[in-house]
Amino acid sequence: MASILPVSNKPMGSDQNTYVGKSFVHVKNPYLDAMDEDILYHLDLGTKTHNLPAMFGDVKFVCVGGSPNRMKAFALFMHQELRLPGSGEDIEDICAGTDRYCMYKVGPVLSISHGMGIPSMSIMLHELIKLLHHAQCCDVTIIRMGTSGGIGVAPGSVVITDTAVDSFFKPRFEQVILDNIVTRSTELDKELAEELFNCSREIPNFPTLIGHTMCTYDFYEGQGRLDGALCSFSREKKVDYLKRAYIAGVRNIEMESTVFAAMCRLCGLKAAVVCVTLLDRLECDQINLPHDILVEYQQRPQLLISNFIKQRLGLCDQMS
Ligand SMILES: O=P(O)(O)O[C@H]1O[C@H](CO)[C@@H](O)[C@H]1O
Ligand SMILES: O=c1cc[nH]c(=O)[nH]1
Repeated sequence: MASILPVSNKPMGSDQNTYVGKSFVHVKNPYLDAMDEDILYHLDLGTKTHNLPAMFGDVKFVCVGGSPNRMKAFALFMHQELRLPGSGEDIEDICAGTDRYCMYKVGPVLSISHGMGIPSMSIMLHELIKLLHHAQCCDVTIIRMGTSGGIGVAPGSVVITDTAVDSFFKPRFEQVILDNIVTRSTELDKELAEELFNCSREIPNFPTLIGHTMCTYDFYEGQGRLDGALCSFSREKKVDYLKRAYIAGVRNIEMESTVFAAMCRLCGLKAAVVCVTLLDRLECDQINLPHDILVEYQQRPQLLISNFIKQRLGLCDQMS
């Protein structure tokens, strides 16, 4: 049954989304209950065509990231790290019927791609959150693992987001609903961020920090780049903007964290954002890392999140 709850900006309190100590995923849409069938169109799944509780009921960790290849690589890595039977090479894309997103399940871990930008993330999250709800999943932790541009931090650093902010350095996500702007909070789970940070300290040579992450609507003009097809501001204006972002606590820039934080918060999901920085935007705009370094940097959030999951599952001691 979908819960009928008033739309509000408040996170789900423990009294609202727990049942005998379990924290369920909430949808906040009174119309869902009346629907005979729910088709999750972009995931190629549905409540009548698939037994969602049987397929996904045991999911405890959901990891999301922009690129389909990265999310497949993460699923294969988790298969190996959790020492599941078989090589994992035959792992199937659950969303193979659509080329919008990919999804892999490895034990209690779901690995899903979300594409680039807020609209793509938002569509995936609407359907994922309904999926977790229909599957009656409980106590789910969701983590975005991404790449980003750093501000005043060395390339290769891993930034764990405490708060996602918009281009005005404000902790908010503005969703246009009909012809209204609805402002939602983008605060993330502080305890989860701390837990991830503590985990990172156990990995040798692993530069990690906690800071604000700025989420923009564009990679070029929206992030103050001088190398897009359009540029209407000076180098000085760019540097001044990025320095003001740094002073406001921003340590990296990407393109999905505000909607991710806002939607997860409203639906009672504990969420974190972990992004590696590919460059220092105070130094340059172009990403010119050699391919092997780029691959290694992208593996850093995966390593941290894998260690975190193993620790949560009580598997660290047996496996190290
Ligand atoms: O590496 P991912 O997860 O795609 O994230 C970042 O990279 C993309 C831009 O290159 C944007 O989606 C941004 O948020
Ligand atoms: O500069 C960057 C790098 C990766 N992703 C972004 O959104 N910006």
